[in-house]
Amino acid sequence: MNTAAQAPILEIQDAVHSYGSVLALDHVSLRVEPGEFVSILGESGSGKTTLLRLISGLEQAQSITRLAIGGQSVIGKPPAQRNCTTVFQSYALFPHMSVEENVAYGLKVRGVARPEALRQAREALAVVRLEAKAQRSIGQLSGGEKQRVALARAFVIRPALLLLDEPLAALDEKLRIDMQSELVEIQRSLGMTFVFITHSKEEALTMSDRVVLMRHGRVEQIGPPVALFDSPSSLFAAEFMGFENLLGGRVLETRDGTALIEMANGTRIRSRVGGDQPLQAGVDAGIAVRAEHLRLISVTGTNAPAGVNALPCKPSPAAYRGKYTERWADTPAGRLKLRNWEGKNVDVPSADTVIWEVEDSIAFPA
Ligand SMILES: Nc1ncnc2c1ncn2[C@@H]1O[C@H](COP(=O)(O)OP(=O)(O)OP(=O)(O)O)[C@@H](O)[C@H]1O
Repeated sequence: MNTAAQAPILEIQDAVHSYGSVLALDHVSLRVEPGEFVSILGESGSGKTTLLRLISGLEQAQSITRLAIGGQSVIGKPPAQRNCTTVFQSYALFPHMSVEENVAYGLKVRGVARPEALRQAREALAVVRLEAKAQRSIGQLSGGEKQRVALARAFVIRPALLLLDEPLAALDEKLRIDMQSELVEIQRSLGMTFVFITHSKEEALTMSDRVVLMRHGRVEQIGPPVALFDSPSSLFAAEFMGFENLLGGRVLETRDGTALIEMANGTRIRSRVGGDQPLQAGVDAGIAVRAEHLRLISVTGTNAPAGVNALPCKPSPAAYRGKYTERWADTPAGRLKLRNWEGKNVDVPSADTVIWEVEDSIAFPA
C-alpha cells in the first residue's frame, strides 16, 4: 500500500467547475497514493461524477492548480492521453464481440499483436474468474459477469489509475455484496489504484482504504472508514454516516475536549467535541449519538451513574428486527432511537432512564 517515498498516483489541487450557475466542484483537492482504494461518497448532486469526469478528461475544469496522474500533469490533455481508465455502471461493452475480444480490444488499439492481446485478455479473465466464458457473446452473460468483463477490459491495459463510476449500482443486493469483496480482492491482487464512486456508505466503508465524503461540490471529510464512522467531522458527516439521534442546544461550558450543552427545555448533555472547529460557550451546537450507544436502566428513586449522560424516559416496546431490536424512548430532550444487538429478549423491567457515555456523543457547531 502507501509508501511515503512514492509519488502520488493522483493529485488534484483546487479544482473548480460549474455548469451555468450550478457550482459542481468548489475548490476540491485530493491526493491518492499508489495501491490505494479510495471511494468518493456523497448524495446525488454532490459532484462525484463531475470529479471523475475531470480526472478522466471528459470534462475540463474551469480552474485548477494541478491535475496529475502518475506524476504527469494532464491538464488540457484528451482522455486517451491520460493514464487512467473508467469502468461505467452501464458496462459499455461491445455486444457483437465475444468476451475475450471485448477484453483484448484496448490492447489491440494500442498496437499489441492479436495473439498476445488474446493471451493477456485470457489472463485478465482468469483474474475475474471468467476464463471458462471467454468465447461467449456478451448477451449470454449475467449482469455480474458483464461487470467483471468490463473490469477486466479496463485493467488489462494496466492504467496507473482505474476509475469506477458506481459499477455495482445496477446489480441486485446479493450479487452486489459478493462483487464488493471480489472487487477489493481483484484490486489487492493487481496492486492497482482504484478511485470508486458510490452513494452507498456501506460500500464505501467496507471496500475502501480511505473515503472522500462530498457535499455540495466540496470535500466534507477525508479519512479511513473507521474515522468517518466513529469520528465524523461535522453534523452533516455524522448524519450521513448514520448517527440516528441528532439533538440541538447551546454550549454552556467546554472542558478537556468536552462540552456541556443545554437544550431549550433546560436538559443538559455532556458530549465530546468533534471536528476541527472549536466550540465556545454561548454558541449553538448539534449533538450526534448512535442508537446502539444508548442503554436503558432503571434508577427509580436513586441517582443515575456518575460521569454519563442520563435522561429520564418513557421507552416504547422493543421492535424485533432480526439481528437486533429497536425502540424509541421519549425524553425531555426529544424522542431518541435505541438499538440493541444482544438478542430480542434483553429487556429492562421498569426502565425509566436512558444513559450513554460522554465519549459516545459528539458535538459540533450547529
Ligand atoms: N451536464 C450538466 N449540465 C448542467 N448541470 C450539471 C451537469 N452535470 C451535472 N450537473 C449538476 O452539477 C451538480 C453535480 O453533479 P454530479 O453529476 O457531479 O453529482 P453526483 O454526485 O455524481 O450525482 P449522482 O450521484 O446523482 O450522479 C449537480 O447539481 C448536477 O445537477
